[in-house]
Amino acid sequence: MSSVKQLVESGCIASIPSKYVFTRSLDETPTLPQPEAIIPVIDFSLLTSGNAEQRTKAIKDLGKACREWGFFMIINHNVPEKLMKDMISGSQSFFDLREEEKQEYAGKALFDPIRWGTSFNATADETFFWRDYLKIHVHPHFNVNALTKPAGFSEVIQEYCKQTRELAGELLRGISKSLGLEEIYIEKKMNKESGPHELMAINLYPPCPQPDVAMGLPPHTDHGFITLLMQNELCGLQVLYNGNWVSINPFPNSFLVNIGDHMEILTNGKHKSVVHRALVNNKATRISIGTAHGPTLDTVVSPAPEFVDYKTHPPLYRGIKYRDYMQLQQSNQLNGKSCLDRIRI
Ligand SMILES: O=C(O)CCC(=O)C(=O)O
Ligand SMILES: [Fe+2]
Repeated sequence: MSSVKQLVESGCIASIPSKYVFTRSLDETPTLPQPEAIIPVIDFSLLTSGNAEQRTKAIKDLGKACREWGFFMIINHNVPEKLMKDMISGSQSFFDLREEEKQEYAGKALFDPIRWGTSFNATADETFFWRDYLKIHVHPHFNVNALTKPAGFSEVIQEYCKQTRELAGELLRGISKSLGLEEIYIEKKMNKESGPHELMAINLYPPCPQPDVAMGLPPHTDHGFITLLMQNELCGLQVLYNGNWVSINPFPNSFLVNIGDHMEILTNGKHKSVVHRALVNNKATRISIGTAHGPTLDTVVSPAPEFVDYKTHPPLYRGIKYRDYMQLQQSNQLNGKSCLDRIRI
C-alpha cells in the first residue's frame, strides 16, 4: 500500500496520478459564499448551566441545530486545549513514522483494533481519495499497549476519549431533552451500561498539487448517533445545507458535531444525518480527528416507537445491528446517503 504522504514525499509531483482524479458532476452543487451561511454555535457552558432558563434555551437551540442543519459547532466545552493540541501533534508524529513502522497496522479488517490505511477502502475504491487514516476502536476496549509509537500517544488518546465521551454524553442528553424525551433516552438506546461503541478516525490530507481535481473524502454521512470532530488550523470540511455546500471554518479550540445515520434511524427521520465532504488544499497538511459515538456493536437500532405512527408516519428504516451497518458502509463505495438508502423501507 502506498500512502498519499509517501506519494507526496517521493518527489516533486506537479500533477496527481490518474487514480486520484475525482470526477465532479457537471451539475456540481454550488458552494455558498461565506457570510451567507452562519452555522449554529452551541455554547456548552450554557447547556450545562445551573441556570434553568439558560439551559432550556441552549437545549432549544441544540434541537433547532439538529433539525435544521444536522451539524453545529461547540464552544466553551471542558476539553483542555492542550489535550486537543497534543492529539494533533501525536497524530502528526504517528504519520511521520517510517512507512515500515506503520505497516504493522496496515491491511487490517474493519473490526481490528487499530488500522492504518489510505483512501476509504483501498481494495475497492475506483477513485482514490487524497487521504491517509488511522482508525482506532477506542471504546469499549482500548488497549493502550497496542499503539506503542509515537511514545505517549496512546495515553493522550485515552485521556482525550475520556473527556470527549463526557462531552458526547452531555450532548446526547441535551438532544434527548430537545426531543421531549427523558434525558437518558438516547444513552439507553445505546446500551450505555455495556459500553457504547466509539470509532476514532484520524485523517491526514497532505498538500495536493491539484486540489480542485482530487477529493479528500467524498460526500458521505457518518454511522453512529453523533460524530465529534476537531482539526488543525487548516479548513477543508464542507457540509450540505439547503442544497448548497457550506465551507466550515471552525473557531480555534472548538468541536464540530455531525448528526449520524443512527440518529436519523432512531428518530425515524426527524433528525437527519448530514452529508459532508473533505476538500484538500495545496498549501499544507490538514489533520482532522473524528469520533463516531454509536451503540454497542450488537445493538439493533430501529425507529423508536415515539417517532412512529403507523397511519401517518410509518417506520422509514428497517432495524439493523450497528456492527452490520458499519460492515455495509465499509464494503460499499462511500457515496452520499447510499448506505442509509439500503435500509430504507
Ligand atoms: O476531515 C474532515 O473534516 C471530515 C472527516 C470525516 O468526514 C470523517 O472522518 O468521516
Ligand atoms: Fe464523515
